[in-house]
Amino acid sequence: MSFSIVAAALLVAVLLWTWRIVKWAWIKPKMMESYLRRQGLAGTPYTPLVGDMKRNINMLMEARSKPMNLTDDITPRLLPLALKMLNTHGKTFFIWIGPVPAVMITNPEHIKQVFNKVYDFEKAATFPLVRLLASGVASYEGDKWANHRRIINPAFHLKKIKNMVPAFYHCCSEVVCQWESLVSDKESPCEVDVWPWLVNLTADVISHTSFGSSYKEGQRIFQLQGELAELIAQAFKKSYIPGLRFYPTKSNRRMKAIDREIDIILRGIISKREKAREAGEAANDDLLGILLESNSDESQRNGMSVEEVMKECKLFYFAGQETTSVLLVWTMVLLSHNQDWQAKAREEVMQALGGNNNKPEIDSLSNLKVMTMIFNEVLRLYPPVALLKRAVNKEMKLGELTLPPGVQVYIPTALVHRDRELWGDDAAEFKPERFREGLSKATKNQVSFFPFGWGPRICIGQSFALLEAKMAMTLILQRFSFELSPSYVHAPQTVMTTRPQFGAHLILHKL
Ligand code: HEM
Repeated sequence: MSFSIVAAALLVAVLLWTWRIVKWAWIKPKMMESYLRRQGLAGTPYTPLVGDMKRNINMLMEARSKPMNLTDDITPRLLPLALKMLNTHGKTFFIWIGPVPAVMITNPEHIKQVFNKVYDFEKAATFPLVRLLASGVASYEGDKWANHRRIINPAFHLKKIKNMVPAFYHCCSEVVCQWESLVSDKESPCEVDVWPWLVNLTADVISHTSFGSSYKEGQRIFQLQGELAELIAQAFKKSYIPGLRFYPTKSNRRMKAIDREIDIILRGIISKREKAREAGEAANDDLLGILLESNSDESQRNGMSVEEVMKECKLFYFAGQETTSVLLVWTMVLLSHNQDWQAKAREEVMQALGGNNNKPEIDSLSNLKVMTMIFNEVLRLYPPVALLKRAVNKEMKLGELTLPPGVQVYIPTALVHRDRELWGDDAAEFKPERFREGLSKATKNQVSFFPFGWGPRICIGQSFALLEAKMAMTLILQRFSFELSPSYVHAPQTVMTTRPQFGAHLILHKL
């Protein structure tokens, strides 16, 4: 009697699980597919469980195996499947991320709606392991997001960032001085792969500006996060194997160990700060200090816990380091290829600073108009974040379309930034002059340029990144001219950000 009850219960449990899996992997995707197709939307046919993931990865691998010229379109190397679908089916279509349909939108009006309605179009779940690197305010929703954003905002106010300019100068001039020692004299130019230098420069800036005098511990965090990012990128290539991240593989165990070590370091830095604060010492003017100060102004209920502060610190590295180094590296590559713009940028720097060794101050950096135009054009052609994602959790209208819950919305920044209908026939060309009269003129007031996102969730560190990049480029242009080395291989690829696959080998000439 009791045996048959257990057997029956087991059978029910097995049937229930089977039903759930069939519903998740087949019935729901097929229902969403027919819902989207009934509205006239084109998309790839659904392949159970894997969707287009394997196909997309194969296309990426194939694109990466071919060399390219500097003037070629980079989007086949960044978003090959999306580009193919765009060319075949027009501006709106869908592809499959496993069993989830991703509706790709490129119409500026639709993009604006999605960016603006932050409570309706929520952040899409990323590859789960990425949470180890980036959670915090970038991943929260609703009131929790609003609360964290409000507490963190003061750390990125321009008046606070101004106090970080000396740290920017210190880290940037260290790199430039080391380059000077490599290029021994004016007659002997030197080939340098600037990419690893720029990666270290931006990591150094985040370490100094986040943790002030504890920057050495900050540098260790950066090293560990770099290793973690590599392991996650490798795991992503096998992400079509369900549940792989739960197996105790060597790489999974290493990722856990790194995560633990980062937590120990951060907890140590924060507890030191808390003790100093309790002892009545003045608050530090670095990002962590301002964050803790702003957090202490909150009531017990609204403030962040130590764990939450730790997540925000990890996020500063993830969100702010590599993004800025890729902005710098593509700026150096494009200015090597466009010597006329390099000369214009240098002329502006020399005029603003009046001499080779003068130290850039905040006001002179803020007034660099040509450099701002160049950065905008680099961010348009080489957006550090090539694709933004949102989730639809309840039925939503988007223009003529009705999106069912369960779909995701993908905004392919890299494709929109090169759309000829929005930017003209010269969309693929490097022409900083298109930004001469500012962003709204260049975009004709459309949401067609969003390297930092757009709307309420726009990048919190935008001014920080641009000021840091201006400091770095100013010091570089003051001391060097640069060109592409014959060994330079142009190969942008997306590994979290749009980075150079084989580095950036340039020839530096001392001025
Ligand atoms: C060139 C440099 C940078 C680029 C291109 C960039 C790009 C972006 C983009 C596209 C988003 C929006 C993501 C989305 O809507 O899904 C974003 C958000 C964010 N960025 Fe940046 N970023 C840069 C530098 C920084 C820096 C230096 C920091 C901090 C130190 C930072 C911190 C953040 C944070 C915390 C968010 C989340 C904001 C929120 O969800 O409310 N970023 N960034």
